[in-house]
Amino acid sequence: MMSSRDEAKLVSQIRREMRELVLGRQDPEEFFCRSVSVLGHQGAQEQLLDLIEPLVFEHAEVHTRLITIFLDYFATQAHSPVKKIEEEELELALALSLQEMRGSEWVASQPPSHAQPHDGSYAQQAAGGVRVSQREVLSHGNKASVMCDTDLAGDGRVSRESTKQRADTQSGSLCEAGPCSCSDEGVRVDLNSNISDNPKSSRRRRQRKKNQLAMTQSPSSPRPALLWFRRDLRLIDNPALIGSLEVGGPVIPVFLWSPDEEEGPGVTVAMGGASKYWLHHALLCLNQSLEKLGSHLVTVKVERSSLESLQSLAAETGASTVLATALYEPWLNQRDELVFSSLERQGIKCQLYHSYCLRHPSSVSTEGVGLRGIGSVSHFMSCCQRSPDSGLGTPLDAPSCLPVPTTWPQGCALSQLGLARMPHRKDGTVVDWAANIRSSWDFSEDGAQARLDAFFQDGIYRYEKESCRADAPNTSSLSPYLHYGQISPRWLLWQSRSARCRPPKFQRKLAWRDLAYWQLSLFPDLPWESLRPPYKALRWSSEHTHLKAWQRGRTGYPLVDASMRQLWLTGWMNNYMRHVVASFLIAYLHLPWQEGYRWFQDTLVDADVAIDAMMWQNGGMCGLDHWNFVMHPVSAALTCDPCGAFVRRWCPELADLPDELIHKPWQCPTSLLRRAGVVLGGNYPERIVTDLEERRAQSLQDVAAVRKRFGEYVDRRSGCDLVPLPDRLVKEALGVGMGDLVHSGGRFLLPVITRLEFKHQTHDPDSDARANPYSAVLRGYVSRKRDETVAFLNERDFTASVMNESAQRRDRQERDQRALEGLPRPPAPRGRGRRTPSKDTFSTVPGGVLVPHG
Ligand SMILES: Cc1cc2nc3c(=O)[nH]c(=O)nc-3n(C[C@H](O)[C@H](O)[C@H](O)COP(=O)(O)OP(=O)(O)OC[C@H]3O[C@@H](n4cnc5c(N)ncnc54)[C@H](O)[C@@H]3O)c2cc1C
Repeated sequence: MMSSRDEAKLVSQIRREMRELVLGRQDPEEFFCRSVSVLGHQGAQEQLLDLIEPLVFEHAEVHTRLITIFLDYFATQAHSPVKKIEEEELELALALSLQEMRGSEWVASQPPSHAQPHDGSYAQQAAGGVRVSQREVLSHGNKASVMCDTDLAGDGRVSRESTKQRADTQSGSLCEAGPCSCSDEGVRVDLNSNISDNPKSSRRRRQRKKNQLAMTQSPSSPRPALLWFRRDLRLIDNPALIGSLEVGGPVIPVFLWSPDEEEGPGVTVAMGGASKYWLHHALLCLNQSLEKLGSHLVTVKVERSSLESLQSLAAETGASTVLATALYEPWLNQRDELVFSSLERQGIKCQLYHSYCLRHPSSVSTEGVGLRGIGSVSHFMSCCQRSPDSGLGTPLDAPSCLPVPTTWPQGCALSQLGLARMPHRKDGTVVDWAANIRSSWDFSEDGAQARLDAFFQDGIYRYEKESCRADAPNTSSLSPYLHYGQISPRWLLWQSRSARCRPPKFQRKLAWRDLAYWQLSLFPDLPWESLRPPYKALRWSSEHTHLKAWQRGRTGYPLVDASMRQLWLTGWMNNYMRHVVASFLIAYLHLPWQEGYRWFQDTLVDADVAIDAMMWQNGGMCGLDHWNFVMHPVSAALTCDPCGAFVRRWCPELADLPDELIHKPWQCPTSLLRRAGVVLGGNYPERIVTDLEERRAQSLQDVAAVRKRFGEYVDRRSGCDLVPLPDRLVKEALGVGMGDLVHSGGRFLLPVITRLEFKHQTHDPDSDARANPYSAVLRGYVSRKRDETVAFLNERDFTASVMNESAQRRDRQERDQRALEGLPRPPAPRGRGRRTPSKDTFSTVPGGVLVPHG
């Protein structure tokens, strides 16, 4: 019997040989022969696979070659490990067949998987979590899946033991402490630890060896597929993921980080700090989910281009297919076209799936609907209804496992992508700016589902009427998950359709999301260039201190400050509050909308170029559908934070002010301020601007001035702004090829929705802006359901608006009475009190009228 010392000597001799092999001074056959002669026949059978294991990561090809030689050589030997493994597999297959027969009752008793029609395909069954028959798996010629798809527990789930073993097996050192022990380094594979001779890991190594043998690719076995994750970081309802299973070979999930490509050609700030931080954690969570399927995520920092990275990944792994979910930012679209066409030319099959939006932006056409009201969500929904259905389909379940490759590409540590960077202070300590973001969110796919469940149990019942509330979680807060594809819009739509309460407003929000991507596909400059040409020349303030105060939540207006602080600390803000702070920046501080857009992109965890740009353009008065309202920073509080709870949370220095004054501390008597511990200009800022009315009037006049100066962009008939139309819309509108006209320099301008007060001001430039009967300043939604406090506040502070309301009610009653009696309508009221004229000469937007423009 050989002493352990002698054994160690032999092993180190093999390692020396291995070095020669790696340096290319020996070929695999030679190395194998030497190994057999050094270790002996039996020794080589027992130990060689373990010894060559470190090659698997850095020298994958050599490793594969050695395994093939090993198999060829030993497969013919009686009692060989290969034979043993085959026997074990056979046993397993029999056991499964038995279990399947017994379990057929179980399968039948399960509710039918809503995910897929049963067409017998492996991938779909795996996706549906339905037990996969041994025959089907074997018929795909992929032994790996035998190991993978074993539902040992017989309850539709993969047993914990087998999952753990698989995770351990495929993740190298990463999972020495178990599959879910991922740290930030989680997605990296550590080569060195595989060389460890720790006897405790021998069981794991044996398992690994078994799997490797089972998965070794014979020349006829399918080659791996690269599953390129981008913004579809989920397992549930992920068509690309299911598509990768249908390829039939091993699947290698990869994520490529290429900030330059994300950024595109203009100032998009596509990935700000908070959003990148979210991405970091979303990737971490995705990796953990993949580990539970026995796989893991390979992260790659792109050096030159995604194309090159994919090419080298394909070369390294032998992958013959690349699959991904389509992205719709025009620059990413172009990048993908280039990547996929180049890969296809090299013989790599590429499959692109649609699941990021409900509607593919290019599938939505204005044909049959026209251009009237373009930019509004109702116009968009009409287009969607008319356009040929892109086939939403049913959501797909998550697969229960993923076939893994023999060798994994190296990739890099997630932390090396630099997505969650924290600056250091001079003393070396870390500035953990994301601590609050971390404690506010669960970044995982499960976290998204938990939010959705919570919303369906509670907030959804108040969504239709109270989604504006800042002090209550009445909305879903799913935006960051939707952005990174941790929940699919289709899944969300299906779930909301089957919920007990189904507010149409919520489903419409998903149409808003699609609308944003449609607009961005039509106007790629959306994130930086005003769509309405005259507004590019608007006079904006360059008051940097105002911008800083707005960003930091120190404007002196509690509602604005609370919202901006919530944004900074948690990376999120309710939709209504986004309107409030955007109105404040634009209408009262006169700062350019691009500043707001960029700050949002940097601080929102759901920062989304398409949505953010569309909303800021609309708020900045230059989008296709500019807001017909301006939020007043104090009045808006009546609707969204009537008792001041929201302000108290984010501006704790104001917490002791009474409800009726918390939104306007400057009106507090000094004694009250003192009692509440508030020092204006001390622990809470003075207002940075006080003359809100004048500033609004000035903003209106500035708009009138540019509309006058660039009169060619104002439709004389309707007073609407005119927007140059992109070629695609011109073609759709006229229904013919317009190539000649467009190329000869002719342009087409379309009248778009225009705020009534702008039309009035342009119509009557000398009038007092404050007397404009179409004043867009919103004094809170006073007709909404209000509690006692709001009613009380309204009476005290908004007597005028309440009086106006009563007058309107009286008018309505009188009108109804006259209608009943068959009398003509009463004359429309005149003067300042009239906020919503019954008939206005400006409100018609001539539809589909194209104005040729030389
Ligand atoms: C100035 C401004 C900037 C904005 N920037 C972004 C942004 O960068 N990213 C972003 O996701 N949303 C943005 N929005 C839209 C909206 O405020 C957020 O989507 C919403 O607040 C997210 O909260 P929620 O998930 O609870 O929404 P819910 O009300 O529960 O809506 C469900 C989903 O519908 C979509 N949605 C809701 N409102 C809109 C909308 N107006 N336009 C397009 N999609 C919508 C979102 O994906 C949202 O998650 C912005 C709004 C404004 C006014």
